Amino acid sequence: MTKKYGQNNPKIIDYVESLVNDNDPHLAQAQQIAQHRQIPKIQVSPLDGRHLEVIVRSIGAKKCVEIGTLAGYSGICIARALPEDGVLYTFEYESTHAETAEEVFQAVGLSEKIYIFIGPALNNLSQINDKGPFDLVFIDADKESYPQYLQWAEQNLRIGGVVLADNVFAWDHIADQDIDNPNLRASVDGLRQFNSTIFNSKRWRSTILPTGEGLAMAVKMY
Ligand SMILES: C[S@@+](CC[C@H](N)C(=O)[O-])C[C@H]1O[C@@H](n2cnc3c(N)ncnc32)[C@H](O)[C@@H]1O
Repeated sequence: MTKKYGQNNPKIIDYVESLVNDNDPHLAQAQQIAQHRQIPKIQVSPLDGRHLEVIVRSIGAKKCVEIGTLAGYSGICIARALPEDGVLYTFEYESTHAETAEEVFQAVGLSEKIYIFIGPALNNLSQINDKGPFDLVFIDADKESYPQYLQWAEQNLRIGGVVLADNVFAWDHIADQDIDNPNLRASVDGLRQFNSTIFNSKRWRSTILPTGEGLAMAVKMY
């Protein structure tokens, strides 16, 4: 699936991609491994990967959490931004995805700072409660659980810590009134609840970076 950008001019998209993709052997290697293992191409776009990396670097994050590993593309973007003693805990439902991510992290030399948990994230997140508080949580898994992932983040982030969440525009359906497909409806409901909480709760100060997918960014205030 081709990821879109908030910017719709194809010439500008090509231009930005050429800037961002230039000279990135690790991300290229990750994609080769994922393709070989027939993993669906639903990773973040190269530009969103760069957003993750720059945000992690800019807040000086040392302990990060990712929900939705897939084959490790976004995990590389986060983990490469961590200091030597930094850690990424990443959660993935599908064992084939997690095994591929393991191979990818080994191949690019990041496996020592990344811990993968396999199974439904809601069952596994409590395993790392005692490793917190965390600096950043990136949410990119099942959309109907975004409100519960946010609750976990609220309890386990440090003050000033950041939640990032991808796809908060619900593939352009976030503002639709009538949604017949029940799966899509559940995803949109989850995303609306998530968006509403980060904008209406005093515990969060939030924005949505208007990428094609919508990348929410919320800072924990207290
Ligand atoms: C969009 S992909 C993640 C892409 C990844 N963040 C990247 O950019 O490289 C979503 C992933 O979430 C996983 N997932 C779905 N439901 C999950 C759950 N309940 N717990 C953990 N992972 C889940 C899927 O198997 C899939 O690999």
